Amino acid sequence: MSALTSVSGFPRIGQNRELKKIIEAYWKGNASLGEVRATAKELRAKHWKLEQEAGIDLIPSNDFSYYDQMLDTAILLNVIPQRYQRLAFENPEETLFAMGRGYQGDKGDVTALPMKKWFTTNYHYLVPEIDEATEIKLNSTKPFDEFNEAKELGIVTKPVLIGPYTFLKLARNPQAEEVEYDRGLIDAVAAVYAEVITKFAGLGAEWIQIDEPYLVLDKEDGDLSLFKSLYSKILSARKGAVKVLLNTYFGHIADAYETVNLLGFDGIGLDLNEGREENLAAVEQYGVAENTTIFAGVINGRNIWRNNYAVSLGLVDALKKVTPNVAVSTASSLLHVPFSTEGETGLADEVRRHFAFAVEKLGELHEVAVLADADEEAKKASAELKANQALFDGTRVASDPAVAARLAALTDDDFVRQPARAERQKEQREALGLPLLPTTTIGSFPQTREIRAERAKLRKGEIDKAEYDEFMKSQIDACIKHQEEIGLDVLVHGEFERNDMVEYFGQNLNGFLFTKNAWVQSYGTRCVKPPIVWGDVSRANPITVEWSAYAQSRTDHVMKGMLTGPVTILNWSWPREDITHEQQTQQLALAIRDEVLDLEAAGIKVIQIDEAALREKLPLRKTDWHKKYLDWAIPAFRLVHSAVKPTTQIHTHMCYSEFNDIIKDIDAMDADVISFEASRGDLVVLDAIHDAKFETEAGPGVYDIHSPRIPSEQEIEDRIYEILKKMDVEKVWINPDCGLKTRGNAETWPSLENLVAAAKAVRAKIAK
Ligand SMILES: Nc1nc2c(c(=O)[nH]1)N[C@@H](CNc1ccc(C(=O)N[C@@H](CCC(=O)N[C@@H](CCC(=O)N[C@@H](CCC(=O)O)C(=O)O)C(=O)O)C(=O)O)cc1)CN2
Ligand code: MET
Ligand SMILES: [Zn+2]
Repeated sequence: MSALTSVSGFPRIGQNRELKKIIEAYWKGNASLGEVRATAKELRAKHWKLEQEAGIDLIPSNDFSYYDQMLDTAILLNVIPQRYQRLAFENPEETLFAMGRGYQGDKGDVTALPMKKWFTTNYHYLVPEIDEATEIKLNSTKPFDEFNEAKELGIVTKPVLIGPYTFLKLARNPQAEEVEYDRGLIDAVAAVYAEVITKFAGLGAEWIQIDEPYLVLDKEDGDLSLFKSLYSKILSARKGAVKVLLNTYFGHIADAYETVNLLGFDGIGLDLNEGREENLAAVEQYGVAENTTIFAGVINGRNIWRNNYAVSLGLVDALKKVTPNVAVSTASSLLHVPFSTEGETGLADEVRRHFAFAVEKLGELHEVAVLADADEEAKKASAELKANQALFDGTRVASDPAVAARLAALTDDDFVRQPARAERQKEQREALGLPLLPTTTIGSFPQTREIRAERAKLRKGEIDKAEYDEFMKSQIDACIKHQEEIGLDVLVHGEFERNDMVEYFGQNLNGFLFTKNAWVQSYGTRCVKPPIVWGDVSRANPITVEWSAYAQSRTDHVMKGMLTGPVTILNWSWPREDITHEQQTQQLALAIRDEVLDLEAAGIKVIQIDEAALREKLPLRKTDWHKKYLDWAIPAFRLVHSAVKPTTQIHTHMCYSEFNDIIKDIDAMDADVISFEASRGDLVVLDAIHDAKFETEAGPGVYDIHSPRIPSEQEIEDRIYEILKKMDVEKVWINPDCGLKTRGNAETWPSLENLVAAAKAVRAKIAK
């Protein structure tokens, strides 16, 4: 006997990123759509079988996606804006990719749907657009096809859908401030889900999982009644034996639990990792309806450390005091962890045994479920439990006393830069001699196939470090020359030597470990390979100084140094679980502080410290914002730069500008300049900058780098005037909205030429 086991979702990119490779080949015209479909089918079969072999009871289907599961949901509901429908593609995949990445070709020219961060992860979803023309109806057979595909393999899966509440809350109406959740819309959406459930009942599904992660956010007026109206309709359509699991993750649903419980779902999935105490308390307070099973999300889907069985079993036991109906589940989809530790031969065995990636987590899930139903005697005899206990009983790493001593010696003054910003800004303007509306870029220039191939050659030992460095220097030379030619003011070296802005820094810091193949999907086919924080962190050696000094030696312009900030390094790594995020971030802050001071000493006058991921990990609930995050994250950033001279200009960059609510905290980072994404509808952030009397100089991105489209000079000029309506011209910088590494040279240089021309045109008009 063992408790019922359920997996919320499985990675789909493939053990060796097969899906990425075939789709990118298809985009380049090097593979057919048939080949894409065949690879996708093989991957699905492989993943289902792995889950079956691991003894998982409820194996997900429809967790597969070519690009993004929100996009799939939009297509399922026929939420396809007119501009894509008009392209009238022959194949549904072509419409899907046009929505995901835009389309420029013989059928037309359309921008992509906007992309946003999926809650607090580094995964991005596409934002569905609902407008007056939207006609909600069941529009795709994808979930049914995949269910049948698995059934043919002898596996009755549990179809997974993003729920209607989360879908509606995350959708946008481009013509209005907000989507209006009127009766018609609610009824239409609920009707599609009801139809889907009925169809699945007919196909022989036993469980359907509906994901509602938006339930873990603070509630606004009307949220719970919206949820109730949707689900009372959907659940009344439940027929025959089919059961509905309402699944939540990334936090707790204490403020919705009573409502959810009263609705009579067959299963309720709770995250007992991120929402542990509150979720448990809610279950204890309100009980569990008689026919409802609680799916205890105990296997962490957000980190790669082994599960602590004793802790998980304790959580299951606590639930069993309230209800006998407890299933064991992953705390979220496993999409956010890499595939398998198999093949990570670069990690010593005694290191590797501390990690569980997706495949290993299946095994853990099964073992926890078996133990959850075992009596005390059987538990005592369990070799698995003993081995697991031993893993957590031992001391994993010795702490570094030097790091501890440095941290202990810090005083309040170390977190405050002198003199005050307004004074510094004046001095910097004189020292740097920049024009009004200075132009710059965010740091990286296109990572061409040639550059990556060179790095691959170094990895494989086909070239040596000296040859590699020469190659990178020639790339830097060419990039500087080009920037000078088109007339940018503050130059960058291009970041060619970096595989990734976080992995690269990890590779040069003590305390980090690296994998060969632990890729995780970030958006579309783009993946990241986060480094692992294994021990105490310190700087092994100067990291960027030689590159930046070299670049500065090649030009009379100001060369901007480029660093990744401590909060972002931690957020895009696999953090330790034995010390707090705050402690790890402080260690990182000291390491990057050393680098800042070395850059300054090497003659670098402008230093950018990217905090691209600072906003991403802002807790989902407002009450947690300061005490659980900002109160240490913002000071950690200040610690990095507080010791530089007044004339050294500190920049920072954030990819997303959804920081209206924390605008004061952003200002409190005390950077001199910030650049951020402000394409499309986020002019609202400019209002916040205006209203908050934001002190930091700012470069709201004047064009979107996520698209290959080349913005015209006029377009950028218009954009600058929009910005000038809200900001003091003395404080405005002109830049794209993020780094250019994912773009090609073909679109990058004309776009930047237009950017410089637009800035010059506006300067000339202002001077008159
Ligand atoms: N960590 C992180 N998170 C982020 C971002 C970011 O830049 N970094 N940006 C935002 C958007 N997200 C992004 C995520 C990934 C990529 C990206 O470009 N990923 C690349 C991989 C980058 C990389 O690590 N490249 C390595 C290795 C690449 C690789 O696969 N090499 C091949 C061989 C390549 C060849 O021979 O041509 C191999 O090893 O098989 C390198 O350059 O060295 C990809 O998926 O294609 C961009 C943005 C938000 N989150
Ligand atoms: C994802 S933020 C990117 C910042 C980095 N400096 C770059 O330009 O690529
Ligand atoms: Zn960015």
